[in-house]
Amino acid sequence: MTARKPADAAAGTQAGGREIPEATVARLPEYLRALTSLAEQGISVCSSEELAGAVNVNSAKLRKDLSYLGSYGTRGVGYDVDYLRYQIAREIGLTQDWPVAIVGIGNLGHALANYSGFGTRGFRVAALLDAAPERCEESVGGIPVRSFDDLDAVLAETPVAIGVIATPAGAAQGVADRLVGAGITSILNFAPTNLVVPAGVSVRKVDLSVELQILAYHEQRRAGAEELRGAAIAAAGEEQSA
Ligand SMILES: NC(=O)c1ccc[n+]([C@@H]2O[C@H](COP(=O)([O-])OP(=O)(O)OC[C@H]3O[C@@H](n4cnc5c(N)ncnc54)[C@H](O)[C@@H]3O)[C@@H](O)[C@H]2O)c1
Repeated sequence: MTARKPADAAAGTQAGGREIPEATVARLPEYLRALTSLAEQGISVCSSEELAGAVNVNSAKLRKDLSYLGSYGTRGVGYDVDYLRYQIAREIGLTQDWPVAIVGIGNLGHALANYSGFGTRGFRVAALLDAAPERCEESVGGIPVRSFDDLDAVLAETPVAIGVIATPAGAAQGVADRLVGAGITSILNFAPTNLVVPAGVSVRKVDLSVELQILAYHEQRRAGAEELRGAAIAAAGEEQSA
């Protein structure tokens, strides 16, 4: 995460003047994904229990989260799936188009640039940038890769709201500094390094290895518990036969 906290991270965001806690903000995309799946199945109304079950939270927490959006559902009926999707999308800012620039068009940058799922969620890949001249000879997903040296010129031609960093860790801070210097205030960082940014700039870090480590921790605990159970059963068996 950021070394300096983004100004809006602790405070959460405002919904119609009402503060939404950051933990709720983090769950909104999950609610949206579950609602989209319900809509795709032709379901137009869902109960708080159904929606809560789909995202693995308890229904009291879900109702509290949605109350921040002014959405209370209809007693005995539930939530209108399409309207709730719209409310959440509006809150997250997905009812508008967010142009994204990806910096570092190597393995990961290519995959991100080719990912069609961004477009359907309101994020449009608007620019691709790389420092290596040989990269700047190619196009990915129909978008030409431009030299990172030309960042200011690219941004003058193409407005960008969010910068995505997919460079090696050693280059990421320099890239972030240049993005911030060019006026970008939202950065998604895939490089395994903590970026330092000024107040008012939001950084989110994506690290698959952290997620894998969390799974490994739970896997290890499960294996440990199994081992203890096995030892207890063996000990009980020995006691009986003694
Ligand atoms: N967050 C995750 O879960 C995750 C998963 C995979 C990779 N990564 C990270 O993503 C980053 C990219 O990985 P990759 O496998 O695509 O690497 P890669 O070497 O294939 O690509 C990196 C690209 O960045 C470019 N680059 C280097 N310095 C630059 C600079 N100063 N400005 C602009 N472009 C520059 C290079 O020319 C290259 O094209 C690495 O930091 C890697 O650790 C993160």
